[in-house]
Amino acid sequence: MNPVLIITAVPQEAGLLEQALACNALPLTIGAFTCVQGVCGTLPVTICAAGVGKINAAAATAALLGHLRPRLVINTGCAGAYAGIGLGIGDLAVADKEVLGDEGVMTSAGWLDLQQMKMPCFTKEDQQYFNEIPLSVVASEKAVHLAGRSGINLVRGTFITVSTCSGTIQQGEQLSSRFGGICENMEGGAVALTCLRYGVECLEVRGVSNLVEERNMKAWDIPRAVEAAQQFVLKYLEEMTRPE
Ligand SMILES: O=C(O)c1cccc(C(=O)CC[C@H]2O[C@@H](n3cnc4c(=O)[nH]cnc43)[C@H](O)[C@@H]2O)c1
Repeated sequence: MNPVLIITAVPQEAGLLEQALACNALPLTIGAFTCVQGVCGTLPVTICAAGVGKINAAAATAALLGHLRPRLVINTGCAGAYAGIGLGIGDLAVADKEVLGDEGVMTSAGWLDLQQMKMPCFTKEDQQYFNEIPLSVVASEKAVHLAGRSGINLVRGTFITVSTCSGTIQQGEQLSSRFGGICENMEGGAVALTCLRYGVECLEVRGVSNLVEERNMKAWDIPRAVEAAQQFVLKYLEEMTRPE
């Protein structure tokens, strides 16, 4: 049976998931990436903490997809929520699409995106993709229903992937209004685009570690965010093994 592949940025975002595989987990090296492989219930699962940022995320996703042929990729970790979305620290967000928030050109007349530059980042069967990368509708809808049944505050919407994180209210407002984003992160667009290239379903669920506001790391709660996200991913995996 093809595994579910879980990709995080840092090991802290994968610790609980790895514990859940603990009694049958084995290390596995694929290319330059170290993973943990095991079974969750009856479901084969491979977990990889690939490193921070979209370069690590894309490299790991490509290497692992080529080798494992997973049935589903789950990208999880933490995220910064934009103000006024209804997301607080410890809440969850699931992506219906990812936006490559930095890919474009800054001109004296303002910022232009890849479409305005006539520069798709990927073309498949005559369909051109610019800054917006779709994720699995079926998987994100399942996540919404599961959260609803479990009394978990989860918001579905557009995620923005950045290389320069927003450390001011002004930058956060600019990005969220430009793209209609609910939260930002540093890897999701890369994982989603690589999955799209390989034709593999992709789900992205993140816990909110911080609100995007004037930079104040004291207000962050990364442990709470990554615990919430991993507990939810475990529930999701359990749900996948249930007969329809
Ligand atoms: O030092 C800072 O100001 C700073 C700003 C944003 C993120 C960090 C991190 O240490 C976490 C990076 C890590 O977590 C994801 N993440 C969490 N919150 C955000 C955010 O507000 N903007 C972008 N990414 C965020 C991200 O996916 C990374 O994996 C430090």
